[in-house]
Amino acid sequence: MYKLTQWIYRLYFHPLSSIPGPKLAAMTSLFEFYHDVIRRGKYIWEIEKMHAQYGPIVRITPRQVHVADPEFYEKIYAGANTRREKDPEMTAFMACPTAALATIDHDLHRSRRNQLNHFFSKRNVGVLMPIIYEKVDMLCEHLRVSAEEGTVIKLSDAFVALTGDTITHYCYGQDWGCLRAKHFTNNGVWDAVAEITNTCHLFQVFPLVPRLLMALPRRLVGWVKPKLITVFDMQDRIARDSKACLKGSVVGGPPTIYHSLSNANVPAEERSLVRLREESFVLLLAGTETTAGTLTYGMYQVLRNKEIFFKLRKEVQSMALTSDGRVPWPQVESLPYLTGVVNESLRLGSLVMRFSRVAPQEALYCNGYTIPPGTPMSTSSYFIHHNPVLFPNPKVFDPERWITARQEGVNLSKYLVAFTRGTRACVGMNLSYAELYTALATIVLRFDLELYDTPPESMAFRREMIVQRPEKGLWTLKARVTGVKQETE
Ligand code: HEM
Repeated sequence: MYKLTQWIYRLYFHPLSSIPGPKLAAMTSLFEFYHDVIRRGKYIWEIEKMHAQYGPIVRITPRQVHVADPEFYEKIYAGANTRREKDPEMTAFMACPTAALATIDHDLHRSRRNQLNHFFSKRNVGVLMPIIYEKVDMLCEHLRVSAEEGTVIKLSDAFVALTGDTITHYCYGQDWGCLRAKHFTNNGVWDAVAEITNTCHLFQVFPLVPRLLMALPRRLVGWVKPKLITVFDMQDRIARDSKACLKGSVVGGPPTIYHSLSNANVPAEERSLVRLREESFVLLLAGTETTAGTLTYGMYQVLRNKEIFFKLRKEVQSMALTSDGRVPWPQVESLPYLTGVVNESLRLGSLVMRFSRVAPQEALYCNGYTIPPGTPMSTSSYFIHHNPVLFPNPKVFDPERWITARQEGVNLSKYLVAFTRGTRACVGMNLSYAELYTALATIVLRFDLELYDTPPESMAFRREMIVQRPEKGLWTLKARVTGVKQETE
């Protein structure tokens, strides 16, 4: 009886009842549960069908709306002077409530975000650029050895090792050794990140599960979910370093994220072990599979289309290298074709989760409908990046479209929303761009590669697990290194 009353209320009397969408989605969140949890990451395709049937705004659960209107995007993901909060139901699964990413309240987020901004500013990326160069060189060494030994290299793993080692070195003062391992097998970072993205939909529905798992004895967790042990080990390690930093001991050589989070300007109540541990852990997760996935996708496209590969190499060759043979940063970011490749990689190969925002006091108006204050609203980047009006032939990886747009005075970058927009947009954007530009440019400059045993299905987008996933497993990119270029060539 209670359920029936609830369904009737949700369908006919709820503040969202006028917003179009399937009745089942309005009545119960089991609809989303079925497609995202049972069918594993398939709700995005149902949402796509809803937009085709009902228009740019749809009610996707009893309490959430999804909008596929590029012009409305910046109203949801609004800038500095507009209050935007997170939806507690979408952030609880991370079990890191004190991290900026999971902070609900607008003002508290602002204060936490301020503690991160400097560390990830373009200027600081410049200061820490030697770390990125060093990691890219280590990756290149794997490619050189692979050429010498005639072996196949799994680039998808190599890129996780690259971004994992970069973010750990950048944030914690020392890397975690993924690139030093022969097959990147020391990749606990990767296991942990993949485990978290794999369980994101389940934990979104049952946010208590990750907390309970954390409270259980390790042996029991190892029995239920062995890969979570890696996550916990990683958290322990971060906790140890956080503790040391709070006590004033030096962690590693260069300034670390712990220093940023515990310096005297940070409000005293925020200088806690819990906060340091949670923020640092989120940074590790947010900084690994994200950029690695985009690199994997971009490199896949560059290798499957030789014309793109050679155009890119020619352009990179046209620039003067640094005295130690590296691509100069930030100058490399001004190469137009490389920028096209990076932008297309972000457009088609990055996060597709519905990152929701809540306007706590403001009603929004979209396509004749009112979105009441307090409603979780979202737009998955997929719906902007595949909009055929903005990006004709949206599925085609076409770096030239960015050059043409620029020549025609069209600001296409406005619609590149891989990092979202506004106050909650990605704080690691500058670091990510530096990694993407440097790695792609260096690899095409130094090596001839060809795809190996990488059918399109292994790099397809079939499931949304925060990132894009193929039907089975993870994106897998393999290649053979067929030539190593000499510096003088
Ligand atoms: C291609 C690479 C990346 C993509 C596509 C990406 C995308 C995103 C997106 C969409 C958000 C908004 C999430 C939300 O609204 O809930 C975000 C937030 C965030 N990202 Fe990234 N990211 C990338 C790389 C990185 C890197 C390298 C770092 C490392 C520092 C990072 C750290 C963060 C953090 C800490 C937040 C939370 C910011 C806040 O809430 O204020 N990301 N990212």
